[in-house]
Amino acid sequence: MTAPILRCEQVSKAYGKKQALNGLNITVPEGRITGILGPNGCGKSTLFRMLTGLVRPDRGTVEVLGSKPGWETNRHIAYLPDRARWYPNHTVRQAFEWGESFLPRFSMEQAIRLADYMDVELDARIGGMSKGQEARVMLIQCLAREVSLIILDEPFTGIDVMSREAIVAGIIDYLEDSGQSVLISTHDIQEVEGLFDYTVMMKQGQAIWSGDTESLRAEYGSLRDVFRKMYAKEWQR
Ligand SMILES: Nc1ncnc2c1ncn2[C@@H]1O[C@H](COP(=O)(O)OP(=O)(O)OP(=O)(O)O)[C@@H](O)[C@H]1O
Repeated sequence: MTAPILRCEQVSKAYGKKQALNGLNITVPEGRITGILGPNGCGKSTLFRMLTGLVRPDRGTVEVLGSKPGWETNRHIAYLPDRARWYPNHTVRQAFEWGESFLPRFSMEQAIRLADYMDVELDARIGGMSKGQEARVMLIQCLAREVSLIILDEPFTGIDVMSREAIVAGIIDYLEDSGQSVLISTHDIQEVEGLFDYTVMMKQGQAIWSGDTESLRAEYGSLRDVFRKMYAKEWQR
């Protein structure tokens, strides 16, 4: 395995009585597109907040890019939180200009290229966009950064199935030779099956499987089947 981009050892975090992470152990190698998969409430966002220094573990060790998460590691990370919003009066172009002025290693050239690929109008006003269009702008803002690690928390929410497929193909194309590592959380693997080359399956604050997606498929079948088997109870809700 190459140097890990992320390492968690016996990590626990509770919010009051709610145990969000419960002895989480994971190691994720660098240079991969990794899916952090699991049902609502299994601790995906808490893990991502921990990697960006927004919450601290109660117990255990967390390392991102080989160090304890903090302001220094954050300079090398692009993060799309699960509830981010834009300033509604900005156009897409203005949002990118803001990104260029404010976010380390933001490439306007890449942002414009991605917008073209994802059918996003540069002069469209964000306040008037559908949820799915706005989700694309958020995604581009992260992908246009030439950083070591991109963390995307549920980036496809609100984007319809056909657009998702095109976007996923675009992400794979775009990231293929970049050497960047990407962590993407989702509870809905159906339309993004082909995206991940490394997979972590989470349940109730723990990792129940992690490894190459190919090995997972060889062991269990398609990711959809794996999901059904591993989360039989949650699937029926
Ligand atoms: N700030 C908070 N205060 C109290 N409880 C919280 C807080 N943040 C998360 N939780 C709880 O911790 C558990 C894990 O939440 P988390 O958001 O990490 O899960 P998730 O897997 O990202 O879920 P989802 O897919 O719904 O976003 C949930 O039960 C949630 O209700």
